Amino acid sequence: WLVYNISTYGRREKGLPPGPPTSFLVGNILEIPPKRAFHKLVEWAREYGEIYSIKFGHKTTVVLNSPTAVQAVMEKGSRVTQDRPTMWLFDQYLYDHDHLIFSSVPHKVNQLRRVFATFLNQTTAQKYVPIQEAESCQLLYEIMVGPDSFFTGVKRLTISLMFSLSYGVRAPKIDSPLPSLFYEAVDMINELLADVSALLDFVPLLRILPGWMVNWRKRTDRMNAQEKRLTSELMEGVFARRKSDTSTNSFMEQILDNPEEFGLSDNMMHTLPLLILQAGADTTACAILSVLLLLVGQDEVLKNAHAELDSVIGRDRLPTVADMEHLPYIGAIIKESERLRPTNPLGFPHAASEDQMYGGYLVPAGATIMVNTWALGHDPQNFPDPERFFPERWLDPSVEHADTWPFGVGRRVCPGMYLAKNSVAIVISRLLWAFDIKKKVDPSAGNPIEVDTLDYAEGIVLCPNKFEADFVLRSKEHGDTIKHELRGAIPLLETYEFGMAQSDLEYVEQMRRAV
Ligand code: HEM
Repeated sequence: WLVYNISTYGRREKGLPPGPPTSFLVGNILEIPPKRAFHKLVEWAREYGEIYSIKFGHKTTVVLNSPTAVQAVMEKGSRVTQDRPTMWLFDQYLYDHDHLIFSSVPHKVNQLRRVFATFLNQTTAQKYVPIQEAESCQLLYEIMVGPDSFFTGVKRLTISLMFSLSYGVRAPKIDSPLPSLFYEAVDMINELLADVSALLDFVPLLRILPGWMVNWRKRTDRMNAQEKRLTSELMEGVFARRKSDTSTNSFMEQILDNPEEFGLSDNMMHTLPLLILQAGADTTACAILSVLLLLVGQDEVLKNAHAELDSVIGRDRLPTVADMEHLPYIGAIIKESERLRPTNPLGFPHAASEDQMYGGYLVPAGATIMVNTWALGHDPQNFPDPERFFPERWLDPSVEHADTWPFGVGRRVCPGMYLAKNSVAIVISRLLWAFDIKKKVDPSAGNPIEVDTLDYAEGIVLCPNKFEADFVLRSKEHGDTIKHELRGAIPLLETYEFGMAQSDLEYVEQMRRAV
């Protein structure tokens, strides 16, 4: 029995969906490149079809590559596919099952999802539109006076928004102390995810080896200390604000006001807002930056977008969320980017808690399940000429496009999606309204600098590396409107400027004097 078990370790069991040939012990591990793993998973989708399986040692991963398979396994089968696969380092060691994105403990998942549903459902998300719009005015102004700031400006906006909603304090500069702490922690998480987390799941022995033999514990503890410093500094701001009798009704204030209603433990008081920052800031920034990357030098698309904005909005006001239903072309640009460059190309892994059959194949209890969002969006059957950035494809009412689930699917679908969609719509419609997005010209050679629309950083989310683009203000009237709207946004922005660092205060004062 033992010999049989050892000799079949890493081999695909009977009944599983087909997939690439496996090797003894390791299964398919050696074929998955350490970087851009999803490209390999897309290649296999083309070879093995709508469902295939791969082996990581004795563990099974099932990959879903067609809308029908996703609907059947993840939507109809959502009750038994809502768990997450074990990620011991993050789920247990670091967060004690209190971090929603990693947890599979039913009562904790339900409790935390209820909190998200309270703060971020479709209706409550509308309450945050004014601060989203106000923050976008700062972004427009910054790009107008310094076009090269667009990349960091977008990142600043999204972290500022998450700080404001969760803790009631904004971040007017990306390099101030709190955003810097946050981004350092994100880098540390990405590093742990890249080279430690999966290894500890695959070789559990490493979890108990002493610190002088393995360095994962030291690195993880350093990251944990960084996160604790971030959330405790932000919480100090919340406590100070409560003493001062001012309020923005931030999530943390609401939780402190109604402790019984939310029933969060001390650890959840740390992990919940941390998760909002982690899941909400960079994802949204990267989604926005992907749209911009795809737009650079797309003269025809930009011309159509400008024509729509000119006729619906004019020059003397900025587009709003409420305008989006009258801006179908702008909506199509965003959808086309979600299809071509999904922020999570393989979604976030789920795990099966019971056996399920699909198409005659077994999706066994314990298997990891991945929704191959990238493959879905690049399937030539559903999206002819799939590599082409072609917003018009979404505007033909006779074509019903298959879903690609950029916000996930089933019971763990992204609870921040309404907020995120509003942020993307506000920022993209306003940047398009204000600027022409051209290729930058190399000052020495005089040639336009081409952008590589596949130049992305490795990390939890797919985020473009810094790229060159020229944001050219469309007219003086557009500039006057930006200044006017920023002046109008100041009172709202000021309510989130409680207890800010001196350098932040000086920055906002200088900007306000200029407008
Ligand atoms: C464009 C921006 C965003 C994208 C593309 C995105 C995408 C996703 C995806 C694909 C998942 C995994 C869903 C699944 O497992 O099926 C997810 C989960 C999650 N997202 Fe988002 N997200 C975005 C913004 C946000 C924002 C703004 C927040 C909160 C403020 C947020 C909070 C979460 C949370 C808490 C989860 C975990 C849910 C769970 O495990 O039950 N996301 N998101």
